[in-house]
This record gives sequence, structure tokens and C-alpha cells, in this order.
Amino acid sequence: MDRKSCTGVVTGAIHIPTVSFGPKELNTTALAEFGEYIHSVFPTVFKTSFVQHEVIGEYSHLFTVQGSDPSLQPYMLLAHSDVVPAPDEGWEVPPFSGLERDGFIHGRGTLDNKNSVMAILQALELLLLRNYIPRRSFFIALGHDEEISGHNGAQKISALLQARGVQLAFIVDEGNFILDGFIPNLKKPFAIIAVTEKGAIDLMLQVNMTPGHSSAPPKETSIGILAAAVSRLEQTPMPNMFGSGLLKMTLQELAHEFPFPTNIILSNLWLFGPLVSRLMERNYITNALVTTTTALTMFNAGVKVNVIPPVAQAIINFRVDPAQTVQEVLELVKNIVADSRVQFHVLSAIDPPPVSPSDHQALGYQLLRQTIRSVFPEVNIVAPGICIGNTDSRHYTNLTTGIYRFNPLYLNPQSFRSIHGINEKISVRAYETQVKFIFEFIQNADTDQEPVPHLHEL
Ligand SMILES: CCCCCCCCCCCCCCCCCC(=O)N[C@@H](Cc1ccccc1)C(=O)O
Ligand SMILES: [Zn+2]
Ligand SMILES: [Zn+2]
Repeated sequence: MDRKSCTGVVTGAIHIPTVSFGPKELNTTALAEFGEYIHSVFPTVFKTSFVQHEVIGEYSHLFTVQGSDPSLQPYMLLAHSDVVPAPDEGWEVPPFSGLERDGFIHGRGTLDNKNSVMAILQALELLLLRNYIPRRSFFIALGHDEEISGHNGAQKISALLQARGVQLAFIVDEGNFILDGFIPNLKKPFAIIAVTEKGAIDLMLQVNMTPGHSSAPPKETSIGILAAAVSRLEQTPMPNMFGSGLLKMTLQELAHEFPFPTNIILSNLWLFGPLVSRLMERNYITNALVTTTTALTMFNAGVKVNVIPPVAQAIINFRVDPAQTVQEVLELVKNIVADSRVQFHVLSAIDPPPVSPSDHQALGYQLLRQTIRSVFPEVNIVAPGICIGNTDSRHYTNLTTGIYRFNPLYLNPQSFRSIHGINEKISVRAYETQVKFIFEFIQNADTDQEPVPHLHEL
């Protein structure tokens, strides 16, 4: 495959608007087209005898790549083909044009997460074209509804594999990146492999009051009561969980990369922990790493200008810190609201998944680390961390204890804001490097323990 067709397959993928709009609103026409598209651009993947392809939940794809050595436990690569909506406003380039300009491919899904879908399949296509036969079996699971919960994609694939008795050595999904420019004073990029992710709660608060004529309003309306309740929640941060462990580990690994005195502060968190945790609260991204976050995302009330509203509803999206549970957060929320007129309806809730191992025996973690060192030799630090978003991998905790969330891409604060925001784009070089990463990763996963030096070169 030449360089042009290498990126051409991504622009074609971005062009198909596989948007997940809401809980049950997906662009099924686009999802079906996407299925045909991957079939047409990766012909070798689909015609190889030891690669089995199944469609699950109508639009998700499960590939089973049968390795030659059944004694090696299989692993799985995850990605998702659906994207969040992208109205044209504010974009430099129309979000579904997939235009390649100035060394970048533009559009919704270029970072989240069609880049991974295409890079995984492209790496496999290239390996198969070179007659590579993997020793270790692996699965590729491409969900179609990650952006609206993964219930029809990831969850069904997970149930199917469980019914087949599959147990996996590890899973690699989207999530963290090689972070660049997120921490003042730290000029060097560092790779964070997320070994857990936050839990999540969608909570609806509702207040019902007797409706009436607005010319003689009661002292309090459903809107006023609800607004006060959600404002109390927004103004009362959840407890800072910095002391609980994982983030401390991440910061200690980063410590020696900082200039004096930050290096000393981060190496002595037993003493400076409270100071560091307070500093982290000041920035909205680092704050998300130390606590359960509260985001007021939807508000609905009122039927007419001159009618006292009978009902007011608000939805709050909490991301639960790995050191807390859904139950603990709900207790705190009830105590903060402290108003019996406010009803609570939990729309969905999931506890944070267990922390995956990152020690020397942790195969998935060590393979990622080894491949990062090889493909990104300029990156000195690879550390375990927390993913602040949720991923399809949360549906697979029944199949393995080793779940790693890592995109082999650089991310800076501006590109972070483009994910679910505007002007999402990936450089051609970054995409090619992602393909190279997966191409090497699959080969590294076939080695018994130590890396072998003579891999196929891209
Ligand atoms: C030690 C200092 C480190 C500095 C930290 C910087 C962290 C920045 C990197 C964060 C990248 C986060 C990307 C998360 C990918 C999540 C994918 C996603 O969007 N998932 C959806 C899933 C979802 C959840 C709930 C309802 C519908 C969909 C999400 O919203 O989380
Ligand atoms: Zn995603
Ligand atoms: Zn997303």
C-alpha cells in the first residue's frame, strides 16, 4: 500500500457520518456503509482463511485472528466506529469532509476513534500481505455505539466471547495518549497507559409542584427548587481522593523529569501530597484526576410563559473517582442536595473498573511499554495512570484483569479540546506512526518474553 492510499482509507472513513446522536439514535445507514467500506479497503483481512469476521449487534465487527500456537493466551484490540455529532459551525474544514490539507486529515473521528479502527485493520492488512502468520491468537472488536454506552456493540461481543469460554491475556483500547504540554514546567512528552478509568453516573433530579397561574406565583417553583439543588451540587466539590494511590504512582514516575524544586516535591508526596493535590484542583483537567467530577449537562422545565411549571428535571453526569463507588457518591449527593422535594432517578451507573496490573509480569502493559520505547524512542517516561473518560473496555472486565487504555499518538491541550469539540484532526505522520505501532505491537505479542530484534519493517 503506498503512502497516499494509506491515508486515503482514513479520509474515506471520516466521510461516512457514523454519528451516535442519542441513546437510541444512530445513523444506521452510515454504520452499514462503514461495514461495506472496511470490507472494500482491507480485502486481505476479509479473505484470509485464519481471520474470521462476524457482525454483532447489526453494526459492530468482531475479527478472530487464529494464531498458530494454541498454548498462548489470546488478547484483544478494541476501537469504535461511531462518533459524536459535529455541526458545521466553527470548523475550519467541514467535519465529515475527511479533507487532507497541510499534512493533516481533518474531521470528526480522526482522534476518537476511527484512527484506531483504520490503523488496526491497516496494520493487520499489511502483516497479512507480508504473509505474516501470528503465533498468538487475537481478537479485534470494533464497537458501533461506544459514544452512547456500548450496550449493543461491546456488551454483546463481551457476552458472546464469555459464552464461548474465552479468557484474554489482556485488552488494549482507546483512552490515554502521549501527553505533551499538559503540565507547566514539564517540556518533555510522557506516555500514560491507563490501568483504570472512572466510573460514571447519570442522575436525573426531578421536582414536581402544583401548576397554576403565573400572575400569583407561589414562593418557590419547581424550577427554583431544582436550580438551587443543582447549584449546591456544582458549588460543592466531591472529596479530593489524591491520597488513594494510583495518581501518586504516576507522579512519582514523572518526578525526576521536572526541574528543581518540583522534582523534590513530587518525590516526597508523603510530605507534599496535600499541597500537590490542592494545586491539581486548580486546573479543570488535572482536577478530573483527583476527584469525582460533577457536570450539569441537561435541564428541562416549563411548558408556557404564563404557567407555573408542574415539573423540572435536570441530568447530572458524574465521573466517579477509582477510589470511590457509585453508592458512596449517591450518598454524598443526597446529603448535598438535602431537600426532600427533590427526587433522584439513577438513569445509569457503573462503578470504576478494577486497576489492571502494571508490574513486570503484566504482559499487556509490558508489551505496550516495549512498543512505545521502540516507536517513540524520544519518550522517556511510560507510566500507569487513570483515564478520565469512559471506554468500551468497561464492558470486558469479565474476560480479563488486564485492560489498558492507550492511543499511540501525541496529544496536546488543543487537540484534547478538539475531541468531542471542533477542528478534530490528525497529522498524516501521526496516523502512519499509529499503524506502525500496531504493526510492531502484534509482532511483539508473538514473542515469548523478551522482544526479538528482527521484526518486519514497515
Ligand atoms: C499526571 C498528569 C496528566 C495530565 C492529564 C491529562 C489527561 C488528558 C488526556 C485525556 C484523554 C481523554 C480521552 C478519553 C477518551 C474517552 C472516550 C469517550 O469519549 N468516551 C465517552 C463514553 C461515554 C460515556 C458516557 C455516555 C456516553 C458515552 C465518554 O463520554 O467518556
Ligand atoms: Zn472514543
Ligand atoms: Zn468519544
